[in-house]
Amino acid sequence: MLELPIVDVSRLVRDGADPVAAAGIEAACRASGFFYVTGHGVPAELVERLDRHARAFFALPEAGKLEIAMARGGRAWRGFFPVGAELTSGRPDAKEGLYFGTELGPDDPRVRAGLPLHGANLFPRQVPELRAAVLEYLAALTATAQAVLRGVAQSLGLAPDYFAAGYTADPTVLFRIFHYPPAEPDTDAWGVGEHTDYGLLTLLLQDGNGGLQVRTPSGWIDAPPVPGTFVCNIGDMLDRMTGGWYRSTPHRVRNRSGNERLSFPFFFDPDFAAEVPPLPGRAATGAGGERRWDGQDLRVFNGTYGDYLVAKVGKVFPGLSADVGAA
Ligand SMILES: O=C(O)CCC(=O)C(=O)O
Ligand SMILES: [Fe+2]
Repeated sequence: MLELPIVDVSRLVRDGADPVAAAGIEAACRASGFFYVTGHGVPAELVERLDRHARAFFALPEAGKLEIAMARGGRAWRGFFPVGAELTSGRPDAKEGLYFGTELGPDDPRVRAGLPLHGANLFPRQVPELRAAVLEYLAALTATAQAVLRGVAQSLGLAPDYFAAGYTADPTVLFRIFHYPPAEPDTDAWGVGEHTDYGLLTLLLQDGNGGLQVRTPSGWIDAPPVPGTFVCNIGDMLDRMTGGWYRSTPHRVRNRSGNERLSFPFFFDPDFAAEVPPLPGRAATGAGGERRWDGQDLRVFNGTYGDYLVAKVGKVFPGLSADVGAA
């Protein structure tokens, strides 16, 4: 049984506003912070092509994949990392993956200034088709995320373009492709350990294998694959901006399917240079000081979204933290 709601965003995509979708988003964000997005208009052909070329990449010999190892991406924080190299909440994850972001050339002022997490993507020479699939997918999902955020804004009593006119006029976009080998029997290792996402919202494409779990007030529940949808969850910045009215909800993955699992999380976040204060009006109602799952108080943080992100990155990739200048 599907325990999380499905929200049809087709009117948010087409007309820019939809009180029905906004009400669905509000209910989901108050209940669990997770919902499925349907009616997004992202072509099935693009999703299928992305999946196919990603599988071809992960099927390469390890040495071939390591040609685009993250260490070669330097401060841009792009490329491949092998199984066990990424830590979540301090423990190595049972997954390998590719990190992508907005494609920026060497002449971009942010790249010239050496801003961490900005730069060119690393694409595999052995699967040249992956490049176009990833770049098309980034463009398509950026439009979907802006549409969902119009619904989020409306759900908080704000103008539908509230985020697009400010925080996401120049969004921070991070995109990952993860490959989870089948879990060893009786393992206690997680594909991805319990965590929350950092930014505004995440749109997750997952294959048919399942394995994503969400922590709700009544315990852990499954977020099984639903064909043609993305799983959407809100991140720490919306939690912070709403004073906890919308909570960024812990989730984790274990691939018990016996198959190779692929997932494609797309992270849609505020402008790197933006400070992220409470939202105006009833949007910042707050949750009344309930403790967060990890004891962190998102309100005490000062600085830009970029500062927050770089500090987080330093924890998940300790070996790369010098590259991005994380404390
Ligand atoms: O692979 C998944 O299904 C979820 C991944 C995830 O939660 C993340 O990358 O933040
Ligand atoms: Fe996540």
